[in-house]
Amino acid sequence: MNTPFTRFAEWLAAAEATEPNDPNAVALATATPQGRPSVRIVLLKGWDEQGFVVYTNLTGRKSLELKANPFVQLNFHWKTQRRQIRIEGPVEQVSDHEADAYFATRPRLSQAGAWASLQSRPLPDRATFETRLEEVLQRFPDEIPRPPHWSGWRIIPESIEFWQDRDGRLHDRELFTLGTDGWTSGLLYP
Ligand SMILES: Cc1cc2nc3c(=O)[nH]c(=O)nc-3n(C[C@H](O)[C@H](O)[C@H](O)COP(=O)(O)O)c2cc1C
Ligand code: PXP
Repeated sequence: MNTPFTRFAEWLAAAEATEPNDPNAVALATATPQGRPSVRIVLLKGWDEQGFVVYTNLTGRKSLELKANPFVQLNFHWKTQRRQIRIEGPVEQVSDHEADAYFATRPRLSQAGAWASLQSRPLPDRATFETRLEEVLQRFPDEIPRPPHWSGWRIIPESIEFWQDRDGRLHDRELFTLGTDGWTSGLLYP
């Protein structure tokens, strides 16, 4: 069957072998219901044919936009590979069980940060954040549970485009689209 997932696995593995940092870094574009876009880098923490999972605060800007307009585009760009992948589709929140399992793997400081950070909101000064962090560390001397405001979003792919640099800007582009009969693909002009 012609699906984009084998290619995605190959390209991510190639990037893991050559990128100096964060080969799983991906730009996540969201938009308000009025169509005003915003984009930021996040880390891909899991993927399969059901979707691509990223974790974040559920009360920050990106999550508020996703709650109002649950559609995104992801964009991986691997400079060492001269490749780009764009993934488009709706999102859903991951289950509490899945989020708990991922949160439990994070270092203690990152776990505490998830409680202490009011992501995307104004911070008067760094000391305020550090005081909040200290309070969290004292409140949870042992295990730190996942905050209710921190979880994952699963991007459910409806289209995936693979872009490979070629001489003279005569690049290769292949767009996979999910239809009622499964995935089909075609080329795009560069
Ligand atoms: C390499 C890199 C990886 C990042 N990964 C994440 C991530 O996985 N989750 C996250 O919430 N923020 C991550 N950030 C921070 C985001 O880019 C962003 O600043 C933050 O999520 C707030 O975005 P928002 O205000 O649009 O919600 C990362 C930043 C960089 C540069
Ligand atoms: N949340 C924030 C604020 C981040 O900056 C990052 C990665 O930079 C992440 C979550 C996801 O990565 P990790 O779970 O490895 O901290």
